[in-house]
Amino acid sequence: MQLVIAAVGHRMPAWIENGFNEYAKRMPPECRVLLKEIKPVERSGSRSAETVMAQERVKIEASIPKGSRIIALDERGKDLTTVQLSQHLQQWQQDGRDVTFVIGGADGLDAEFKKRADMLLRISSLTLPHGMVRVLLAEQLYRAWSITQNHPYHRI
Ligand SMILES: C[S@@+](CC[C@H](N)C(=O)[O-])C[C@H]1O[C@@H](n2cnc3c(N)ncnc32)[C@H](O)[C@@H]1O
Repeated sequence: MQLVIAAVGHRMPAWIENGFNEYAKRMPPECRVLLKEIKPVERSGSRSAETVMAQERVKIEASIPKGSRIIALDERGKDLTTVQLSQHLQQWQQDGRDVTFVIGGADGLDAEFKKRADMLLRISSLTLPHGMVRVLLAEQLYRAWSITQNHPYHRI
């Protein structure tokens, strides 16, 4: 199983890249986190946010491995504790399908795409900048994995 993070947004500041890499590199080979950055669609006065999100959706879908489970990151999504996330991670490892976490761009994710996702996941009730979401998600995936291994990174 591979964990993919498909994130709208590229050319992130160094502190975002360093933060993401810090956690991604800690993941073991059997549970790698692969980042796929998606170039945002250019915003212009004549394009509505819905049009932009629909165009970004096409790019997002092209980046998702075939057969992958899709988890859309959204502030209106489901709250999971880290222990619950670790239980999901264990189930995902058992069923072997890839899991793709999708982070939207400045306008968010296309509504139809969110309906089609296997889960909408909230990291916080606050609206977070998309770059920060990938760092927090990578840390939480590492923490969830460390729980499955009884690794001392996570203290209860
Ligand atoms: C700047 S936010 C977009 C905000 C947009 N107004 C919306 O309603 O989704 C960019 C992306 O970051 C992710 N995101 C932001 N805050 C989040 C949160 N609290 N939980 C989960 N994902 C979040 C989502 O994937 C979102 O599409």
